[in-house]
Amino acid sequence: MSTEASALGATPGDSHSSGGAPASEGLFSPSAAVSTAGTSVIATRGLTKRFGSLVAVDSIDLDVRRGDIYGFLGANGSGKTTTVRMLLGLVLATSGQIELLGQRMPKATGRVLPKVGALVEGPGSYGHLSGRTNLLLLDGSGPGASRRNRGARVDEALTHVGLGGVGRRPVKAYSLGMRQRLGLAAALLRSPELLILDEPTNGLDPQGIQEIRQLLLHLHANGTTIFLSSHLLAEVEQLCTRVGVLDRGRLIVQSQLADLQKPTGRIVVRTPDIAAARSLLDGHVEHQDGDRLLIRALDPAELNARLVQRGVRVSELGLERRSLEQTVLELTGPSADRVEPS
Ligand SMILES: Nc1ncnc2c1ncn2[C@@H]1O[C@H](COP(=O)(O)OP(=O)(O)OP(=O)(O)O)[C@@H](O)[C@H]1O
Repeated sequence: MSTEASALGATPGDSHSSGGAPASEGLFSPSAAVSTAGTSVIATRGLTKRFGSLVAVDSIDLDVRRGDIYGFLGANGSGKTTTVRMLLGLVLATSGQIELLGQRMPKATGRVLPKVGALVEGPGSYGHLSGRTNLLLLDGSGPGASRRNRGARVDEALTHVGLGGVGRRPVKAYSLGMRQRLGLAAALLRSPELLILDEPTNGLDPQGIQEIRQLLLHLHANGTTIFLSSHLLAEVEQLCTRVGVLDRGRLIVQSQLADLQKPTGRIVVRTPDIAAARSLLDGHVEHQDGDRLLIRALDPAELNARLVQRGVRVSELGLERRSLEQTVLELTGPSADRVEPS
């Protein structure tokens, strides 16, 4: 990270807050500030956006590192798109700081954005022109794009997203999924170091979602850092290495996905001999659901031995892990765009 970046005071660890306080509270202090030289790709500090009295994004501290596939999760109306738009300089922050690829934004927009591919809500295009012509025009309109290999890069990007054979068909005749793919192709045009994608699988069918997932994994394997917003927990769980969760404008979790999925310390046992198991494990059974018991305060090997010695049949025994969905649902409130009758 540059000197500018150090001024932002990158936080050393991840945060996981359930009390509604900003996720970074207590972590960011001069003594806690560390240099994350060379690793920070997106860093924000106290990033806030107000629309009148509405605080759409509330003092968030994002930390996205080189090599991440970062899933930016949140219910409808939680502030994901507004954050993405601020990162890209499409809307000005009310307060706070942003760094992209180690450079302060929006000051460095001209230097940074040529290295960033972006797809934000419904990509714009000329409907009467083909996808290829749209991409040729788009590439020609930005700085840093080489004219020499423009046609080849456009064809490659179209092939990458599964539109290689679409030919001269005008964009107005594209399905929603095809438009989404075209938007992704536009984001890929300049082999970006960083891809920022807002709901990239919106409008795609399950097969299309799977194809885009494979494409993103391929790009990641070739060195692209990916930041994607989504309200689809399963999508993020399958794809991402790191997760941030936004709830009504506040970043309530930011963590490696693997840390969120760590074992809880409890053991799940399934057995057809439920009554015998219960009496044998008296005092350790925390919960029963049919033939499934949740056991605490026992070592799994010892538990298994105890059951087997007494002839209790075990059909499953394993460490309990929380799914991302469980974690997120526990920590977040209802969608911010719900309107209840008064
Ligand atoms: N230009 C604007 N003027 C006023 N309010 C806005 C504006 N843009 C967004 N908002 C409000 O800010 C809040 C956050 O919206 P945003 O679109 O960022 O959420 P989101 O998480 O992307 O939601 P979704 O998943 O539905 O797209 C919402 O309450 C929205 O109504």
